[in-house]
Parts: sequence; C-alpha cells; structure tokens
Amino acid sequence: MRPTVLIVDDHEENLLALEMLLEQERDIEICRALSGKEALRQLLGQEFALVLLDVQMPEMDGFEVAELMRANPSTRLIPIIFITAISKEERYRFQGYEAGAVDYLYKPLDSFILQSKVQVFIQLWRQRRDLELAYQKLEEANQCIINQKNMLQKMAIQDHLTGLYQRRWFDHLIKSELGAVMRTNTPLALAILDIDHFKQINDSYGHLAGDVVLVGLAATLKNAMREYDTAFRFGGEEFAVLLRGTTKVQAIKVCQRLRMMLEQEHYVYQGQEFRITVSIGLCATDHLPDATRERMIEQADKELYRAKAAGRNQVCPES
Ligand SMILES: Nc1nc2c(ncn2[C@@H]2O[C@H](COP(=O)(O)OP(=O)(O)OP(=O)(O)O)[C@@H](O)[C@H]2O)c(=O)[nH]1
Repeated sequence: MRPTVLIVDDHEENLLALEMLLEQERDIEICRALSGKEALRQLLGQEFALVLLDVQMPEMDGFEVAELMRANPSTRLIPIIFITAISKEERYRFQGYEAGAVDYLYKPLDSFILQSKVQVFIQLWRQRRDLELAYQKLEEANQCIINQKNMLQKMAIQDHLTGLYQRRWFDHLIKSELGAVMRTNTPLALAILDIDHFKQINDSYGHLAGDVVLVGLAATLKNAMREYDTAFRFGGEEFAVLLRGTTKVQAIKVCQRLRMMLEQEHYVYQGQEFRITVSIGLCATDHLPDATRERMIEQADKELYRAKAAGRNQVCPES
C-alpha cells in the first residue's frame, strides 16, 4: 500500500505548484482538496500519511481544520505540516502547534526542504504501519495459541464420544465440591449409573449401535439435570452425576425419575429400534459422615452392585 498525502489549499494554482514539487516522490499518492470542509470529508473517508495544510482559507482556515482533526480519533494522529505565507511571527507558529501542527513551511516553498520533510513523515508512516502489521500478526498468533490451549483443555476433560466430562474432571470437581460441603454444610449426592446388559447390545447390533445408546443416554442426562448438577462418563457404559445441595432422600427421587425416563427412551440404529435400562447406586453426604472422594465412590459403587444383584433397572441408595 502506497502512502497518501493530502494537499489542501483554496487556490488551484497553489495546489498545482505543490503537485509539481512533489512530482519526484514516485512512491506516494497525492490527493487534493480546495477547502477545509473538502479536506475533512476526504480525511474521514480514507487513510492519509500526511496533510500539507494551507493556513489562510475562506470559511474554515487551516487551524480550524487541524483542531477538528485532533478532536476525531480516526484523524488525530495524522501529521500536519502548515504551509503559510503569512507573518513568521512566533504567535502564529504557536497557534499552529497548539492546533496540532508538527511543522511549518513558508511560501515560496523550497522544493528541497519540502521533499525532505515529506520523506521524513512518509518514513515514519511506513514504520508505524510495519509495527501495526507486526502487532496484528502477534495478536493472531496469540489468539491461535489461546484457541489451541482451550481445545487441549477441553480434550483433556471432555469425553469425545458423548461430550460429557471425563473421570479426570470428576476427580478434580468432587474435591472442591466436598470442600464446599464442609464450608457451607450443604449436602452433596453422587449417583453412579450403569447400563444393564450393555454387552448384549454391542453383541446383537454392533459396537456402533452401542455408541448410539451412549450418546443418546448422555443427551438425556444433560437435559434432565439441573443447571448446577454435573454429569460425567466414568468409562465404558458407566456414568456419574454429582447433585449439588441434594440430600439422600431427594437424590433417590431424582434418580428414580431419571431411571424411568431412560427406560422410556428409544434408540435407533440402521432402522433397528431398541431400549435399555439402567441400574443406579447412590450416596449422599448427609448419610456419610466425613465423606471423601474415595468413600463416596466406594459407597455408590457398592449400591450399584446391589441394584444389579437385585435384578437391575433399579436405584439402590446406601442403607
Ligand atoms: N459401543 C461401545 N461399547 C462400549 C464402550 N465402552 C465399553 N463398552 C462395552 O460395554 C460393555 C460392558 O459390558 P459388561 O461390563 O459385561 O456389562 P453389561 O453387559 O452392561 O452387564 P451388566 O453391567 O452386568 O448389566 C462391553 O461390551 C464393552 O465393550 C464404548 O465406548 N462403546
């Protein structure tokens, strides 16, 4: 992209003279404006590297144009060189610097001085642009790293088949949940669900049919649970649910409802329709003093075994 210089003067012949002086600068584009208003309109419409601004113009003089440029964030940083034929008295110079000028040139213009000053600002513009591009690339690379990190974190805690959290996340979460139980004296329940005779589904309909069941069951779990409960795939055909603020009595009701819901569910694979049942073992901290992660898992597992032994398709709370 070539840098663009805006030249502003209310006299056509002055603009022509400036253009001729800048003719040698082959690597810049030149835009022209015959009034302050026209200059502002162009400045808001495209990017400029430098403005060569006549001071004395009717309606809006160069100082006013500069002040309006400084007030607008999109034009605030564009350097301005005032070109003036008026008195070289200091007070005019100060007025220009206060309005945002970075330099002054006096008519009649010296071509060598004009060209070298323009070159300095063009070089500054290029350096700033290179810096901006480098910063943009850095930002993109940074975002890429953040995205990859998020993806890795997700992969580490999420089961790829069902989208539920993995056992690894359960181990982490139950520790902090038990901490909250101690601090706030609110109960926490753990339910472990196991699909009954799941092997038969794999054996009869194939492993992919089994996967359809696992995905469907996970979706039902997610839909059935409250926002602050969390479901996990423990491994294979075993799932766990952590029920916050839930007592043993309440957890039994929740699990009975869940068990009945899953019993009604139909799964379809390659036109074949089938159903499943689940056995659930559960425990809750209000009936398990000094509960630890290990004790809760052990207890819920024991109850799950009891549910299986008692004929499956049932909920067994600890007695
Ligand atoms: N399709 C599929 N099957 C799985 C997956 N993980 C584990 N399994 C299967 O789950 C079945 C578990 O079988 P078992 O442990 O004998 O238990 P079960 O048949 O459910 O019987 P009970 O638990 O005693 O009611 C095995 O056939 C495993 O291959 C999986 O990701 N996809």
